Amino acid sequence: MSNTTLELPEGVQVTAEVTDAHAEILTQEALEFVATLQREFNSRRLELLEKRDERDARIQQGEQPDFLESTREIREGDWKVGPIPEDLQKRNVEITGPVDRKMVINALNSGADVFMADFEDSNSPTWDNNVLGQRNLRDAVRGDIEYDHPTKDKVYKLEDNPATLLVRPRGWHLVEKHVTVDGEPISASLFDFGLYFFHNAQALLDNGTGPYFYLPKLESHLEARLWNDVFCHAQDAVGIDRGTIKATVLIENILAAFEMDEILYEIKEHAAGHNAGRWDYIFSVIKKFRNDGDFLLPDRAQVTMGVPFMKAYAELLVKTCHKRGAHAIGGMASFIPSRKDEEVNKKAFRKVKEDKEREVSQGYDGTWVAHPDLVPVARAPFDKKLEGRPHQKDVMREDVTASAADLLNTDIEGGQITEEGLRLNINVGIQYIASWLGGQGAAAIYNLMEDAATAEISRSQVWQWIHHPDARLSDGREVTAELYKEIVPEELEKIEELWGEYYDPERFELARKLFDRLSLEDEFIDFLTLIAYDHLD
Ligand SMILES: CC(=O)SCCNC(=O)CCNC(=O)[C@H](O)C(C)(C)COP(=O)(O)OP(=O)(O)OC[C@H]1O[C@@H](n2cnc3c(N)ncnc32)[C@H](O)[C@@H]1OP(=O)(O)O
Ligand SMILES: O=CC(=O)O
Ligand SMILES: [Mg+2]
Repeated sequence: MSNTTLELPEGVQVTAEVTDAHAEILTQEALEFVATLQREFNSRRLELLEKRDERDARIQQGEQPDFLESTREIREGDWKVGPIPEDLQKRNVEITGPVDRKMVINALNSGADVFMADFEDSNSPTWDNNVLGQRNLRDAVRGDIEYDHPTKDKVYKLEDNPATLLVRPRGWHLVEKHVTVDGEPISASLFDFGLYFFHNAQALLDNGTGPYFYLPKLESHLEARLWNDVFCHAQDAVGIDRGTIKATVLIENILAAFEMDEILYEIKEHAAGHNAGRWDYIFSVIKKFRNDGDFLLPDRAQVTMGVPFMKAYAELLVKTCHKRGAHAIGGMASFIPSRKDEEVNKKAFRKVKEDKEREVSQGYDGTWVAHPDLVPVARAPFDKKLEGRPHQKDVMREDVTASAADLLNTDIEGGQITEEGLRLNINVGIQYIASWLGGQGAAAIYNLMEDAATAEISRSQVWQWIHHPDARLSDGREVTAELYKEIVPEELEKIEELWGEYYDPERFELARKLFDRLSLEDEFIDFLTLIAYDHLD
């Protein structure tokens, strides 16, 4: 370990290796800034996490979520979010991806309106990925980013008119274990947000844009309030106006769906919109109601945006945002094109087109894509409907009357748990965890984009089906731990064949062990990334 190049502020320790490249980001001033955020806000973060646990315990006792009585005035009040900057008006197509240097350049050059640079679902939070990712963003903000491909004889550079940059820090539940403040690991959210903001806020403003963020995995408006206080503190500290930061909140937890108005209200002057984070949303429904037989979901592939609870949530999000003058941004269709297989490509384009057409017709102002080749596919339906307008915030969706019962209606016509679905969850879950342990947080597996959110669905379904006595396969068999243990070696054999020379037995053995814990332990593990992080450098 070499920390020789770092000047550490009082009370701050860095426990990972620090190279000159890391040190460019981990300056004394930057570490001082994030340490101050930690000292100011970490105890509230911990209290909010405790509140999540208390709420979870009540839900396991049978409490059903509902719209809050205490915030009725906010829901019924007539208020709007603050002004939205010019470069966030048109966000019809947003590409997302991890903060890898080549991908950052490709995403900014992709022709999308926005690039969401991701420290969350698609990033494996290794020390290098996090700190060098910050360096990549710092260089990108300054238009001074290049990547010299080691084998392709190609130097990647930024082109004219890059996408507007938004950054997604990690969620409130995570820590960055390599940096401690007064002996405690620093909040990963505050670390990612703080470093990006500290290094780039002024440079972004000088370029005519701003410090823009996506906020993941919020469960309540109180968690949004904490972000708002962090924003106010950060802006005051560097002397820029409050309201300069703009944040889009991912509504990707069933509990947050009951507080969409309240969340916008809490960050009112900083709010740019909400995004329908469908994958974590499905995961949250399985997790929160894991012991309730009414919420036994069928195979993952059958939980589409058309099923009652997903449709209700997607439409309520548009209605809520537009009423408040905020943008409604759609989610990720998981089909990934292939430049090598025309059939795969055609299917991906068709599926993504259908998904984006549905979103446009529901009133969304923009959407996400996972791959540069999908940018024109997603753009076409927006161009067609919007006819030159940047958004459709005039579509008020007053016809939408999503009630608590609608948001919780998980009846899926013809839905079944199948052996194939169980096998696929196990297979994909193990492959994804192995990729993540290898430092890759998003992967195309069987031509679908898999990231932390989709993998959470796979493993939480396996847990739910094993632990719920009513879960039956379509042929009538019970889903048991014994059946799981029979299937795992068979799926691992298939995976070994698929990966061939790239199969790393040690990594896959660890992935399997983690998947076993996630599936078999009686206590439901809150996030797979929490236990897998112990094994990451
Ligand atoms: C639930 C959620 O949170 S969704 C949001 C989080 N998830 C994501 O952001 C996933 C983003 N997507 C990806 O990471 C990738 O598309 C993957 C891993 C799924 C597939 O990537 P690959 O296997 O590299 O795809 P492929 O080989 O077709 O890539 C072709 C080119 O496009 C680039 N590319 C692919 N996806 C992206 C992206 N999202 N951003 C930038 N560039 C990309 C590749 O780097 C490659 O570049 P090159 O030709 O210059 O070498
Ligand atoms: O972050 C997005 C999601 O779908 O989860
Ligand atoms: Mg998510």
